[in-house]
Formats: sequence, C-alpha cells, structure tokens
Amino acid sequence: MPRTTDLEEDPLSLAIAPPKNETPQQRQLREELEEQARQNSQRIDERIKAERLALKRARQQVKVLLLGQSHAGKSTVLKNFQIAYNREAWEEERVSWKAVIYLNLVRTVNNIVDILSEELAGSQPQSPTALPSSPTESTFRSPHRPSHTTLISDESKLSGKHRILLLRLGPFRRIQHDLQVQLGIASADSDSGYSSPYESDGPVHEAPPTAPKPLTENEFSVASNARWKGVLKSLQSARNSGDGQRLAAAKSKHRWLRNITDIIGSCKEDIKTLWKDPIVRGILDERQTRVEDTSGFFLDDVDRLASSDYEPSDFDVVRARLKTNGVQEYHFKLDKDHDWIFYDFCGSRSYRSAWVPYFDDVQAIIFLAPLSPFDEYEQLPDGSHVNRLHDSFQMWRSICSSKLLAHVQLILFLNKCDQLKRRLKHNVMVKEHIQSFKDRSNDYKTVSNYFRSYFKEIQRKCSPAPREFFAHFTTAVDTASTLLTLSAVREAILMNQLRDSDFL
Ligand SMILES: Nc1nc2c(ncn2[C@@H]2O[C@H](COP(=O)(O)OP(=O)(O)OP(=O)(O)O)[C@@H](O)[C@H]2O)c(=O)[nH]1
Ligand SMILES: [Mg+2]
Repeated sequence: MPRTTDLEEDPLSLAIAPPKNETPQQRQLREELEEQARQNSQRIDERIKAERLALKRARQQVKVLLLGQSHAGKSTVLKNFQIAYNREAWEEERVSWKAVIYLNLVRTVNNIVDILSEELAGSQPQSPTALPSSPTESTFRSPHRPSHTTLISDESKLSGKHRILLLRLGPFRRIQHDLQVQLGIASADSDSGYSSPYESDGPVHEAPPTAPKPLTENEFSVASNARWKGVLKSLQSARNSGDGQRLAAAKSKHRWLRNITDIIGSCKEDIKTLWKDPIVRGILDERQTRVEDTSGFFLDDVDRLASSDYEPSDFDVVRARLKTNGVQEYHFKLDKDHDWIFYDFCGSRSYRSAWVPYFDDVQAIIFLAPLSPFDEYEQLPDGSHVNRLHDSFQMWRSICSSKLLAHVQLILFLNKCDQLKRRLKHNVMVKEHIQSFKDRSNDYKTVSNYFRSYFKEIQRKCSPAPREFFAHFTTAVDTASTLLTLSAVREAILMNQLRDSDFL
C-alpha cells in the first residue's frame, strides 16, 4: 500500500495549505495577509507580556501616602525612614540642611526681635500676631490668650539695654534674606483662599471678642528638586574626593555660608543674652508664645551652630522645619521583595484637594495627627477659627469614610506626644478646648487615651466596611522610638499586602 504524506494525514496542515492551483497574484496576496496576521499576533504577545510585567511590578510596589495637616510631622517621619533605610543618601543629604537650620535659627531670632520692637514702639502691632512669618506651631493661637492692649500697657519693662540688643541683632534681617535667596526658597505660602474637600462640615469655633486674630500660616517652602539640596553636597563630595584643588574651589563657592556662620558666631552672645533675659521671657510668656515648642527651635544650640566646624547631626535635621511644597516622592527598599514608594504631601488646606488623585492604587496611608495643638486655633479665610485637633478629627473622618480608600490600610500616628506632655504639665486644660473631654483628669495618660479612642470611634463609625484600627503614639523627633514604630508599620503593611495577594 502506498504511504500518504504528512500533509495528507494532518487535517490542520491540509486546512491552511495554499490551494494547489494558486496564481502568482493570489499567492502574493495570501503571503501579505499571512504577514499581517503574524505581526498582529506578535503585537498581542508583546502587549500581554508588558501587562504581565506591569502587574508583577505593581505587586512588587508598595505605595504609602503620608497625610495630615501642616506641621503634623509628615516630613519628619520620612526623615526617620531615610535615616533607617537609606543611610548613605541621608549622610550625603544631611550636610545640605545646615543652611536650613541657620534659617530656622535666624527666623526665630527675628521673630522675637519683632515682638520686642512692637513692645518698644508701645503701639498696637500692625498685624495682630506675635510671631510674624513664624515657621512655628505658635502661628496657631489659642483664642483665650490675653489681649495686646494688656501686654503693651507696661512699656517700661524694656530698657536701653534691650534697644542696644535689638540694634546689634539687626543684621539678622539681611541674613534671613540671603539664606532664602541662596536656598532658592520659593515664596511665602499662605493658607488663605483654600478649597478643601475636608473642611466643609468641620467644627468651626468662634473666637471670643477679646481674642487677637491668630496668625495665618505664612512661611517658606522649597520644591523637592530645588537647588538647596545641592548647595552643600558639592562641598561634601569635594571633601570625600581628597582632591585639594577641588576642595579649595568648592570652599570658595560656599564662602557665603561661612560668612553666615561667622556672623552668627559674632552675635551668639547677644542671642544667648536675648533668650535668657527674664524680661524678654516674661513678654513672650504674656503673649503665650511658646518659643521652645515651635518648629525649628535652635536657640539652645547657638554655641554649637556658631562653631566654624559645625555639621548638622541627625537630631538637628529631624528638628529642622522646611514646609513641603506640593508632593515629594521617595523610594526605599524596606524589604527585599518590594519597592516602597512614599508620597509626602503639603498639609496646607489649600493643597489638600491635590491629595485625591493619589488615592488610586495605594496600599497604605500613614495619617499624622499631632495631639499637642488641642489648644491651637487656625484662622480660616472667612474669619472663623478652627481648633487644630478638630481639624485632624475632620480630616480623619473624611479619609475613613472615603469609598476610594475603603480597602486601603490606615495607620494613625498620634504625634507630638512630647509636646502634649509639656503642655499638660503647664496646666493647659483640655476641657477648655475640647468640650467632649468634660471633667476627665488632665493627665497625659487620660488625655492621650481619650484622643486615641476618639479617633478609633470615628474610624468605626465612618468606614464603609469594618477595618482594623492601627494607632501609634509617636514623637517623630525621637528617632530611636520612631524607628521601632516604623518597623512595626512595615510589618503590618507587608502582612496586609500578603493577605491581599493571597486573596487575589
Ligand atoms: N517636638 C516635636 N516636634 C515635632 C514632632 N514631629 C515633628 N516635629 C517638628 O514639627 C515641625 C513640622 O514638622 P514637618 O514634618 O515639617 O511637618 P509636615 O507635616 O511635613 O508639614 P507640611 O510640610 O507643612 O505639610 C518640624 O520642625 C519637626 O521637627 C514631634 O513629635 N515632637
Ligand atoms: Mg512636610
């Protein structure tokens, strides 16, 4: 029996085989069609491959947002992450903070000088604020402080000695300006004219008629890619290179900062005298200006900062204040399998609506709620006041109830516990500011647990579906304790990630 060929046996080959009587034109057309089909199929394969890769990458990415009001401590938490998980880059960057730390110091001095000048002028201050353009939490005032009319009645408190001191510290105005220019500082940022999705039904408090208007936040910020980070890096890398010529060139380029160190050095005794002076302290107390509690407080470190070989320590940098401009993205390798991306946002009211587009595709939110400003009030553009702790409650409520975030892990940092303790020690009464606290004991344990349960209750009531409550009491400027918390947070997020991928 004659054997059949493979073609005759295989029905598929038979089906796609060219017709036996194919003309040359038909053949050309067929081959063109076949080529088109092959290219289409290749494109589909490539798309599937790219989608698989993107999915794999997405599973390997952990996106975390840091949210909370301005001054909450979001950037400070990120600095701790950098210290722990990106040490090399941190060491390189730390030196760049020197100019920012000087700016913090110089602004504090200028702010005190402004207050004393107002006292000396013996008139109502132009702006009813105690720390104009202050970078500090004291920009948010209790409406229950004494009025300026009382404060300025005793003009004799400041003497000629104080006038001379103020004159001698005059150059600090110029230094502040120079530092701002050198750091490429953007512009004064004000919270006025905001439109936030979080403010609509927030508890708004009427300030008593005697209350001075609290300061509107008015401070400086720089973009993440601004040149300030490069300002001193070149000097550091020249030092590391061991190349004498390069170092000399880098040093001369940074003479401006040496000049500032010199001026601070030459004024350091005056700064210390100013800060220790009992009359000055009395005036600040009367105005309830808690300078020690303010962000970027370095008045106790003048000797160290003024020394010619001063280099910022980790602790200096975590305490330094520089408002975040917009959003900044950070990448960390917190574990071997994932690429962790953290987004640090500006917490100003005017910026909060810009958080929303980042809610998509996020695994966790670390929400920073500072507990210490329970007695601080922020003025809104319509003239009303909002208690800063209530502002955090309101933001937390919005985040918990967001359907977009229903499956996102929420982690609450009840921050600034050190300041809360200090404030309670100074007998600032919680019940005078948070009515629901009623007559509970005004000690740290009772107060902090009360605030925690308040946040917990909001989460329970507002979440679209039940979710676990993760909350930590933190002091973000205390790196050692914060690192322990961050490690627990990392584990919790990873566990959640694992559960999600199992579920998928
Ligand atoms: N004493 C004390 N100071 C803190 C704590 N956390 C943050 N700070 C300080 O508070 C200031 C403000 O902190 P930031 O981290 O800049 O605040 P932020 O939330 O990033 O603020 P924006 O960038 O304006 O949204 C900084 O000077 C910090 O050093 C804390 O737990 N205790
Ligand atoms: Mg910030």
